[in-house]
Amino acid sequence: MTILEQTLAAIRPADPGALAEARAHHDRLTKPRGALGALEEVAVRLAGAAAVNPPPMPAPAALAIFAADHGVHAQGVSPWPQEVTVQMVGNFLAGGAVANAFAAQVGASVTVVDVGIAADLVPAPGLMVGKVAHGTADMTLGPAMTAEQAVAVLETGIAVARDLVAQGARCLVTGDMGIANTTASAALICAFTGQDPAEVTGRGTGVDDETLARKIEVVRRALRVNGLDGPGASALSALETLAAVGGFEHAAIAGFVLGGASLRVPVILDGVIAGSAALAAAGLAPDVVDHCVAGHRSAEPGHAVALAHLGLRPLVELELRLGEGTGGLLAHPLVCAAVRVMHEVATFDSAGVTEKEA
Ligand SMILES: Cc1cc2ncn([C@H]3O[C@H](COP(=O)(O)O)[C@@H](O)[C@H]3O)c2cc1C
Ligand SMILES: O=C(O)c1cccnc1
Repeated sequence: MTILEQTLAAIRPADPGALAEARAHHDRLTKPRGALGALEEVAVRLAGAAAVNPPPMPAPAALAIFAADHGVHAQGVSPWPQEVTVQMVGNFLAGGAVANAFAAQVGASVTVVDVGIAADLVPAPGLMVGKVAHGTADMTLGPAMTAEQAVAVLETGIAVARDLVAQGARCLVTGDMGIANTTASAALICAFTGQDPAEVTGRGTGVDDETLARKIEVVRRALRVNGLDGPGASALSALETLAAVGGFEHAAIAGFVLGGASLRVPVILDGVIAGSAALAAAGLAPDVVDHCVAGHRSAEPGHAVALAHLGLRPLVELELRLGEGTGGLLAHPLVCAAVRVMHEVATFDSAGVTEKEA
């Protein structure tokens, strides 16, 4: 079996016994039932994913930022030059990006992985290289990558998840960097959910009306050229869809999520890039979703579409539209708090608190 096949085979759905135990446990804690709102569901979800109640504390967290470039950048879909991808990788390695500040705030490690930046990087501490090409091909002209490239990068994502867990991480957070990657994200979301590009495509880094209109047409064209816009679309496998309109960072994030899930380590998803990559991961192994927490909901309209399709409820809604893992990192303390409750809060019995009358 390949590493990808092994990983897919190892992913289990949420354990029904642990889910039931966690729900019953929550109802015995010294608070009115349901008083912790959506946080109760997070704790129950992590118990199901870990197959034990209470679930292990999801700390420390490790952020992996997967970086790559996009052939579709040539279609004028981002106001930023492609060099910003490699320049921001330098910034991550120097500790100067927002993701570094948020990682420091929550005690997360930061790993940067080049899975297909256009430029070549000099080796540096904290940088892993899993480059399969100097950027994807332009998806408006044909598939963005080959199936072989998609598998190689999925396996890089799996390997990074395995390494970080072997080093002690108990929660994985997805991160991305790749100028033009909100265009590939929109195309993936349309392909996996059947939604129209006009409903899904957003302003990314903040494009003007004219560029947004062009971006929508570019997504439409990419779907048409790759046979993903008609009734035949669903005949394409998740791997083919990912290869046709995804980016290398999407493939890597999909692998990272699958890798975490296969080890029963929870994965906090960041924004629209992570959401679209998670659709691909779920296409490969539907049970992977049971191991994911949606960190936040980004301002990019396609993100809500992706989360609804995955059945995930975002924890934080701050109109962030940055990526890098920033929204996922902000959610980490909430996920920890949800689990800590299961470890530390007394029950009505143990604390001698009278329960409400029936
Ligand atoms: C300085 C800078 C830092 C970033 N950090 C994340 N992104 C985010 O913006 C890009 C996607 O937006 P679009 O599709 O509009 O190009 C990605 O690189 C994403 O990670 C950044 C973008 C910029 C410019
Ligand atoms: O949702 C995101 O992660 C996002 C949105 C806009 C630009 N970059 C990333």
